[in-house]
Amino acid sequence: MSLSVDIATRLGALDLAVAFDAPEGVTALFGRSGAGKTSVVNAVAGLLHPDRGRVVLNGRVLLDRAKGLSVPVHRRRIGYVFQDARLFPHLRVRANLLYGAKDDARLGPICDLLGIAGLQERRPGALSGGEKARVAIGRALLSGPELLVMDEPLAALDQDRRQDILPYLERLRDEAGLPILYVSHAVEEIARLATTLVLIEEGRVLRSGPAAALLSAPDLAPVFGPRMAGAVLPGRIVAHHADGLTEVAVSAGRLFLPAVAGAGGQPLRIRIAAQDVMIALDRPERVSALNILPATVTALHQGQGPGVMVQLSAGEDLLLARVTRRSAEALGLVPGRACHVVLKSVAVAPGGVGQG
Ligand SMILES: Nc1ncnc2c1ncn2[C@@H]1O[C@H](COP(=O)(O)OP(=O)(O)OP(=O)(O)O)[C@@H](O)[C@H]1O
Repeated sequence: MSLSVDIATRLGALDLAVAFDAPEGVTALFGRSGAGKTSVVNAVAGLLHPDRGRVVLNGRVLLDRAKGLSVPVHRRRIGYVFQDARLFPHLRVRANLLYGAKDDARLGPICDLLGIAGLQERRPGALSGGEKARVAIGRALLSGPELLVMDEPLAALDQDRRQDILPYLERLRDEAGLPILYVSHAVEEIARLATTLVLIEEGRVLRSGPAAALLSAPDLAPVFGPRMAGAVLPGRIVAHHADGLTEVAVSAGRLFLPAVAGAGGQPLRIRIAAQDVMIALDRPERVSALNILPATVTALHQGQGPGVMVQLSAGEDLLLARVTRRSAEALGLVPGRACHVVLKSVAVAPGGVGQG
């Protein structure tokens, strides 16, 4: 299951030329407003006809401009979820879901996956924004797609509703078994969801690859913003402690985090913001921070201001730390330097811990 995209087109002042591969999982197109993300997914879905290019989904050629081939939108087998849910207001949820459905038998399982089974008799006017978004996703899934395209599906929701819906998107990623192309300019969202990242800047691919590698690349921190930059660490729940902390195994040791829902063994993705990570040469004693992991400096990137982004390997994973150049010089931080990373438990926000 994979998608291969190589397209070029002129859009007003923007010269769009983008090529990337999207394997199974969530491939997030990340970039600022106007970078060309929506135009790329529209070209994949057949809503925009690029001047040049080729789009291949699971070996099926959807577009080949050189050969004059363009499969019409409704034959591409792509489910599209727009920013605004675009439900039919006069139809009940059930009828919205079954509109264009290939297989009614999947209604039950898809409603269960998205937690919308109890909403079927309502009309869209009686749904919250988050419920509308989940119904729109359900409708797209029921059309029997080979690829799901989601263009900022949470953009219309407030912060709390976004947090409510992210677990459903994680389940979709882990259980639906189809590639998802996900447009977003929210770092928190891509850190939770993306398995592959395509960074788009002014119509070009700045970098693409596995999300964990790109999120922990020190030279890419300016793209995410120095305050938003941070690595994502895979872990597994070990135990819940009576004082409200959850113990999580990561490749470099154990972390203690504010209570995380899930049974023992549950896999997690833990976002650790670079600005919350301290570096110590010696293992600190009598310090309030509960999380201290042995690490080695692997790379540094000097920013415009007084800050330095330091990439560290901890066990089999990579972390990012944002420190001042003054501290980096005082500690003699260079690639190969052994050290410890220090992380306060409470620095890890509940929304920064995802499932899967
Ligand atoms: N049909 C068109 N004709 C001319 N210019 C266009 C057309 N479609 C898009 N553009 C321009 O191309 C640029 C990229 O737009 P696009 O919507 O793809 O960006 P985006 O990265 O998705 O941004 P956003 O996050 O704001 O949705 C914008 O400057 C837009 O105005």
